[in-house]
Amino acid sequence: EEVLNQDVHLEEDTDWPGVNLKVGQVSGLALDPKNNLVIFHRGDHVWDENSFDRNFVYQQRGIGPIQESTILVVDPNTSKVLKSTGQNLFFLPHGLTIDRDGNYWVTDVALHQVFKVGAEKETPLLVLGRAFQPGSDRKHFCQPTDVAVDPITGNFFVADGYCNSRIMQFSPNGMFIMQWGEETSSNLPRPGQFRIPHSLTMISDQGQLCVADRENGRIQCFHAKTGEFVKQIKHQEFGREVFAVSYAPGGVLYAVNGKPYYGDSTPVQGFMLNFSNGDILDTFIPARKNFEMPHDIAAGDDGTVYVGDAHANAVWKFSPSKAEHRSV
Ligand SMILES: O=C(N[C@@H](O)C(=O)O)c1ccccc1
Repeated sequence: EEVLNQDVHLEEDTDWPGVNLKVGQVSGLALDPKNNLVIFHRGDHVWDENSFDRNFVYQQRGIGPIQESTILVVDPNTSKVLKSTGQNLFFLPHGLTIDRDGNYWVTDVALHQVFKVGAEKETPLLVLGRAFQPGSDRKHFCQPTDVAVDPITGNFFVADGYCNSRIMQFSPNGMFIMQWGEETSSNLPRPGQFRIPHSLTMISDQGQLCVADRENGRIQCFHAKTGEFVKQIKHQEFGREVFAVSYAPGGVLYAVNGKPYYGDSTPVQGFMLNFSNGDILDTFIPARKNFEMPHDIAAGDDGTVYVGDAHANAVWKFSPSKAEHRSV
């Protein structure tokens, strides 16, 4: 069991120019095997009240896919854009996950599809779901939000989604294996019930998968293989919504929350959580600009954490501060 560095404090790296990158709504962030930051954003498309009809069918199909690059590979220190791809493929980008082979796994809530895209190739290696067709069987998703890839088995999980309440498990080549989850039936959410499973993260050293159960304002963790509920993490400081989670080996689970209930003063902030007992180790907010809708979080092995915001259209970098400690 790793010894947790209990007095780590995260501060925005205000030398990082990436906070001024010209991007649209930032929906997904991930780190690639070379520790570059990869940003998945919506260019000139936005998700607003007019984007979908009441059957979750995307209404702006006519404007075509986003023409600019939606996937940017960014230098973690200089924030220079090293590579930009993903043109003319997506309508409303959402989740981004990078597996240990460097493949990008993305979801598009307008297409209701999940894509595996090789870092070097343009044409997707795998496409799941039926373009523009929401559904809840094994071949359809409804606004799928995120993917997580089990590094041991290569199986992958899909958080499905805004208009379904399930986690689906597939084999490496996209064959359906099993699913779990149901919609929340009362205002006392039970284990395995979801109200927008919004973000996934593998706790690979424990064989667990954790889910940001967004509108239930909690994190639920499950045995990845069986979907069996293990635990939930919930704090008053989370407020109403938990948008995203990210785990980096070392025992710390990172999360970002959402806007509080009207009139509630709970700040929008990032959290460092002790994964094993759920305690809040630290909270953090940007020094430059403000969190508006922090939408994804990506934690690196070196303690660096990135947060992408789908309303501020910004990406912040946070680093463990070298706050001098009394050495007793
Ligand atoms: O949640 C929403 N959006 C974000 O999650 C996102 O942009 O991914 C949303 C909800 C209602 C209307 C419009 C947008």
